Amino acid sequence: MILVLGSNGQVGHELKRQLLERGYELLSPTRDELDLSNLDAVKTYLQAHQPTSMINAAAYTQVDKAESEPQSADMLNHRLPHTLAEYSQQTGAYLLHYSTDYVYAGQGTKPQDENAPLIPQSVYGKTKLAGEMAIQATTNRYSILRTSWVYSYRGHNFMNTMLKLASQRDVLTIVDDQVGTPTSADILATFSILAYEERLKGIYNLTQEGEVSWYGFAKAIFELARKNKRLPNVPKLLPIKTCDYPTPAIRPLNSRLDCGKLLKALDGVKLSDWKTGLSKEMTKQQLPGNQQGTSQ
Ligand SMILES: NC(=O)C1=CN([C@@H]2O[C@H](COP(=O)(O)OP(=O)(O)OC[C@H]3O[C@@H](n4cnc5c(N)ncnc54)[C@H](OP(=O)(O)O)[C@@H]3O)[C@@H](O)[C@H]2O)C=CC1
Ligand SMILES: Cc1cn([C@H]2C[C@H](O)[C@@H](COP(=O)(O)OP(=O)(O)O[C@H]3O[C@@H](C)C(=O)[C@@H](O)[C@H]3O)O2)c(=O)[nH]c1=O
Ligand SMILES: [Mg+2]
Repeated sequence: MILVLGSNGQVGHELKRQLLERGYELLSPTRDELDLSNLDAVKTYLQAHQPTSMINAAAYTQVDKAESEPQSADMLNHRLPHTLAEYSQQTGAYLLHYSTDYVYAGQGTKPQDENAPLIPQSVYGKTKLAGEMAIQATTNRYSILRTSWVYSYRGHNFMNTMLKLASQRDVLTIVDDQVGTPTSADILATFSILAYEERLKGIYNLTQEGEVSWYGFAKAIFELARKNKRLPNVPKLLPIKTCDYPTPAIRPLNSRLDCGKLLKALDGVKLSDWKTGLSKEMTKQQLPGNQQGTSQ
């Protein structure tokens, strides 16, 4: 039995859907059924249900808000995975966990591999790194997938923020000097399941292929929206520098991740370009009944 945590989130939702499609039996408690910030409740749940593996897609992901709520971020991003790792160590259960590009120093312009310097600049990044380290120090039955710029037709993400802002503003200013790789939750879930099925061990970068700035990502979103006649009003976009868009949290300028280690471990698989993921998610956006969300 696999325990999937955070199954109402972007990645968790896709994981749950794809795992069920593949015939897996899951436990996927909702927030009402299990408050993951209550570690005693988590331990009791684990003892009661005895999962043989765990996929943790729950996290505190509001990057700016984390700066003023470090304890809440630490609880979800560090102490929760530590508790899951303890259960793994005690029972031999396998743990698949997610981390982020925001743990890296983010300097230079080259894709960073798993051994690149880890110097998180934000509370979110620091708590995610603390979670990674707690897992590594506690169990050896784990894999951590570091991904980046996750979005989906549903939930809180940059794509949905852009589509929402389009109805409110004629001009959007978007940072053009932070570069990374947008990764759709759908595709991330597919590759995560391959990693899960291989019971990979250790830390792996996992993003789609290619690179773009947030400005370039916004441009691609609105090009598709225009083509799909998705929006009555497509705003004008202006590229700006990070220093002209002050936010509580510092974000890395270089979010490029080298995924060679994962590709080698999953012998023969190929990651698709971020644009492929985007057109797929934008098509889903148009389906009736699909809700939109906004970023923080
Ligand atoms: N989003 C991104 O751009 C990136 C994400 N990641 C990592 O990938 C993983 C998945 O991220 P993503 O799917 O985007 O995250 P989301 O923010 O979409 O989902 C997080 C999930 O955690 C749940 N959760 C948070 N707090 C609690 C709580 N106290 N009790 C119960 N459930 C809780 C949320 O529940 P509810 O729905 O009820 O609020 C939600 O289902 C995370 O580890 C994240 O750090 C890595 C790189 C990029
Ligand atoms: C809305 C908006 C954002 N921006 C900038 C701010 C920021 O630098 C960048 C992205 O903004 P967001 O707040 O959507 O992104 P952010 O929440 O920082 O996204 C991150 O989330 C966490 C969970 C991760 O792990 C990362 O990989 C990454 O995806 O775009 C603009 O320049 N103009 C705008 O109008
Ligand atoms: Mg955000």
